[in-house]
Amino acid sequence: MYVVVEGIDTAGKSTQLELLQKKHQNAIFTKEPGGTNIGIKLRQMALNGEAKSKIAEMFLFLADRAEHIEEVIVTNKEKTVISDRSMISGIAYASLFPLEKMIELNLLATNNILPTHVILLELSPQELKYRLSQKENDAIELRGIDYLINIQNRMKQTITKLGINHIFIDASLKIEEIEKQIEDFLNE
Ligand SMILES: Nc1ncnc2c1ncn2[C@@H]1O[C@H](COP(=O)(O)OP(=O)(O)OP(=O)(O)O)[C@@H](O)[C@H]1O
Ligand SMILES: Cc1cn([C@H]2C[C@H](O)[C@@H](COP(=O)(O)O)O2)c(=O)[nH]c1=O
Repeated sequence: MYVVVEGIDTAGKSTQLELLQKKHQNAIFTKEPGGTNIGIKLRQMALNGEAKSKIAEMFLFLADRAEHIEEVIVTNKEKTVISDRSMISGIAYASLFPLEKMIELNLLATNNILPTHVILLELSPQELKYRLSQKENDAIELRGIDYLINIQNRMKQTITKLGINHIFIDASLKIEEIEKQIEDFLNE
């Protein structure tokens, strides 16, 4: 089982992953970007805003993903792997590029491996605005509400287009209610 928890910045992924970690102690927990040794370096390069070229930035995320699939997902294919983000983020955040092109490039990076379960935590613009106001914003978060809501829409489009088994959960529900919906989905 290859489970991914998805959502735009502040959707509540880390909160739910912490709860999942307590309940699924035999699972492998991982993340993108930065789930491998090379990935840690690529994450830093991708997120520090140093790249002038958006194409270069997008390829850093793709390199991270290719290594992550090979080192973590393929190696543990008999186990339950639960990942903070995946190719869904990769396709959605690269919003300067057409969706179809990003799907093609990401399938190349993952060797056509798709998650078996996608959990998308979905934020309303109002809740996103509130959550961003409660923290110091990084370079991506500073792109603003409209940018991030567009990314969320691309995430939903991507999941539907790829026909992946998924659940969309209202991220403003109580933490315990989201936790229950996730558990029910994984036990289906
Ligand atoms: N269901 C919820 N209701 C209200 N607040 C929540 C809920 N889940 C998480 N939060 C709060 O929202 C903020 C962001 O949560 P969290 O760090 O889990 O999100 P994230 O998706 O991992 O964010 P990022 O991608 O930016 O790291 C935190 O302050 C957290 O306490
Ligand atoms: C996988 C991936 C991520 N991003 C963005 C999304 C976030 O703003 C950061 C990652 O930070 P987090 O602490 O892990 O949430 O990077 C992206 O732009 N492209 C991607 O492929």
